[in-house]
Amino acid sequence: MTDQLTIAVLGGGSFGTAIANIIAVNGHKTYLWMRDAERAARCQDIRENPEYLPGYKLNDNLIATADLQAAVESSDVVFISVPSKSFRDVTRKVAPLLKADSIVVSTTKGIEPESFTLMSQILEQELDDVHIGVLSGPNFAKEIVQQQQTASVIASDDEQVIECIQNILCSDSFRVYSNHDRYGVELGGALKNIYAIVCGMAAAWGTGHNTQAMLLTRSLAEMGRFASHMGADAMTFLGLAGVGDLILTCTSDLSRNYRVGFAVGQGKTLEQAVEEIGQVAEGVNTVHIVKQKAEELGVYMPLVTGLHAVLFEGVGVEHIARKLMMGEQNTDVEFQTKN
Ligand SMILES: NC(=O)c1ccc[n+]([C@@H]2O[C@H](COP(=O)([O-])OP(=O)(O)OC[C@H]3O[C@@H](n4cnc5c(N)ncnc54)[C@H](O)[C@@H]3O)[C@@H](O)[C@H]2O)c1
Ligand SMILES: O=P(O)(O)OC[C@H](O)CO
Repeated sequence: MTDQLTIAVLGGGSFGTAIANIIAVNGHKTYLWMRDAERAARCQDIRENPEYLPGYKLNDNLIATADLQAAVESSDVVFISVPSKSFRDVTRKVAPLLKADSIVVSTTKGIEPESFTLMSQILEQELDDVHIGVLSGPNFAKEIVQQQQTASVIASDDEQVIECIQNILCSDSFRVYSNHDRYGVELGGALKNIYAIVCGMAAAWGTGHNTQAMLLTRSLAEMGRFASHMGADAMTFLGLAGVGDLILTCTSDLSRNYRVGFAVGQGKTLEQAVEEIGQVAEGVNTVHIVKQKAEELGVYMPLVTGLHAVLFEGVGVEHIARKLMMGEQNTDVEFQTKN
């Protein structure tokens, strides 16, 4: 085992709690920071996060706190695990508290709308003297705390980050692979949320296996095409943070994005669907942001366009399904490299 380090995980939702607990189980002093002091005190007291992961005991090395300074100032590694909407705000709060040379890792799977900024790019913009990484992969928080065998990816161009994060997270139930394509890994995590909504919607519609296989495969083609245009490595999309996470979230109702799609497919409004979930479903905003970017770049993304039309333009699913099957002229080539 590696030397004992002090780690802070910022964001006391499902994933922050699951990641903090893995590190605590591995023997490191781990702060789990949440903004609500009452909730933090309760988690610390009952050794459980009842709101997000009820029934799972928190390891004794985990300290739930609402004191951001105490959590961050002595930490060697800081994970940020809040929804993308709050990411820049939390990063700014943390900036003056970080130890020089510390490692900061994003686990957030979203995109900031202004100028299409990924979370690790926000870290680059807002922080000095830190080493940056991204953790992403097919990782349901609930299955992590159940110690189901799980794999994830640490992406960084900094070997020190890769080695440290593998050391503090790896166990016999959690394996961490490395990848130097930070942009691709991060983009994969954000894009798959869109297709999870599509697949949830299709499932509510009662689609068969043929349709599901078609949707999954065309989702992968579409996200890979977009990512290549954005400069990501196409190979990344064949890995855990690409097709791995796509399969996970497009086939399971443990995914909040899938559940949003399922609820809308059953006839609920988007607002009702999001409210019912009560946790973040990043794909709802990401579809907006990606549609805009794809139009700007001239990348053909029929599933993104179709989902946007259903969610935000009042177009019926039947109409979109028919349109997708008929295709547009010259779009039935399986591998389109140009657009
Ligand atoms: N849940 C998973 O299985 C999972 C797995 C991998 C990655 N992720 C990603 O991790 C991110 C967080 O997901 P989650 O599942 O933990 O979400 P969640 O909705 O369960 O929890 C988010 C937490 O962030 C807190 N928060 C929101 N705004 C904040 C702010 N301004 N300051 C402090 N805290 C704030 C909320 O109070 C909540 O505790 C998302 O981008 C998600 O896509 C989730
Ligand atoms: O519940 P979702 O849809 O946000 O998915 C959670 C994770 O991203 C799965 O890897």
